[in-house]
Amino acid sequence: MKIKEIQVGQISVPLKKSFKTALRTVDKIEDIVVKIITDTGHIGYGEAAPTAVITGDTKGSIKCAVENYIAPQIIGLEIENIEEIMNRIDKSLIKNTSAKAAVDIAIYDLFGQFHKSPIYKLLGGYRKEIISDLTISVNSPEEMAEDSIEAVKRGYKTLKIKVGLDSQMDIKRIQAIRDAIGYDIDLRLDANQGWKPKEAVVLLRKMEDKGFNIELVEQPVIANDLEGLKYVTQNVNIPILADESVFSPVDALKIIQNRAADLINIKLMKTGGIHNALKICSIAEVYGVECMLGCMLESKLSVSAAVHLAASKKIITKIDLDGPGLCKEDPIEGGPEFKDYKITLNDEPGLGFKNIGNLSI
Ligand SMILES: C[C@H](N)C(=O)N[C@@H](CCC(=O)O)C(=O)O
Ligand SMILES: [Mg+2]
Repeated sequence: MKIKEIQVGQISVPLKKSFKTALRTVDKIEDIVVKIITDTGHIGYGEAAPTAVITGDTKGSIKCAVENYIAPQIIGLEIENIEEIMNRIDKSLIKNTSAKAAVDIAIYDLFGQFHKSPIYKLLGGYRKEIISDLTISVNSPEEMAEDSIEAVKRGYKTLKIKVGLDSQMDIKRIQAIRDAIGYDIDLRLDANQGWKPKEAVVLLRKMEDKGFNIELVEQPVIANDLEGLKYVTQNVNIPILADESVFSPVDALKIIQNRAADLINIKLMKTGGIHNALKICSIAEVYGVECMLGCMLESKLSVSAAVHLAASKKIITKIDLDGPGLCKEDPIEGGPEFKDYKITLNDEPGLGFKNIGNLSI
């Protein structure tokens, strides 16, 4: 099974409501889709999210990276030699992790089809069902409380609350949410780099004193400030999870060895796909550091690849794969079944897609 052709297209999926973080506001998913066709007529699909404020990747840069840098390096290679393909993807250009992720995902889809096996079983096959949280966008405390009630009605047991725009309001936001939904639901916070280190410590200690019972806090400070991240980690009891500070396996190793965070958020769009995410899992296993498997604003296409990885590894204990749960519609036929919080894998080979609707190439 040889790589014959690589096509680049686009998918557009409307969201249920605007997605708002400390970094950006988005109304719909507009991602790049990679379609790889083999000489045997098999097709593999991948997706890249242009999250410029986090990865630096835009639709234009992703398309250019895939067409002009990655594709020429891998056309003609055998799918079964996945090691050579992934080496060439990594060496084709630096950074551009979302473009690399889209190609990596499509290659894994084909690798599974080649071996007639779902990907999660090839990677370890640890579980068949995973439970995701749902993200609540940063808005007024009243609106966030209403959105949280709605999410609980949909069955979510864990909510990921976006904060980081204004620390005084953040206390009010969490108070309003706890008043609205009580204490049976787990709350994790994501500040998306919005606080200063000292501000984060003061705020999180207040939240501890108020008994808000926060499961973890994601990326409290700016991505490059590892000293600041470590300061927060060492001065609060709530576990701190590194997100934007960790792209590569080298980043993960540095954070873990410096004890700059308690947990690592792995996202395919930051690692450049499954092959590098696996290296982070191995590093984390060595040090006993649990990981979250997260996503950017992505459709079910690339989130399905993350689902396969999350299902395969024991060290992944926290799931933030809510891209499809935030969407108004799902144009992807086949693949894992997303029923709000519950995601169930099946035994279809590769990623198991039947059709990608709404795809323009
Ligand atoms: C969608 C997911 N729950 C999430 O919050 N992901 C990112 C932000 C994604 C984006 O801006 O597209 C995160 O910071 O964890
Ligand atoms: Mg985050």
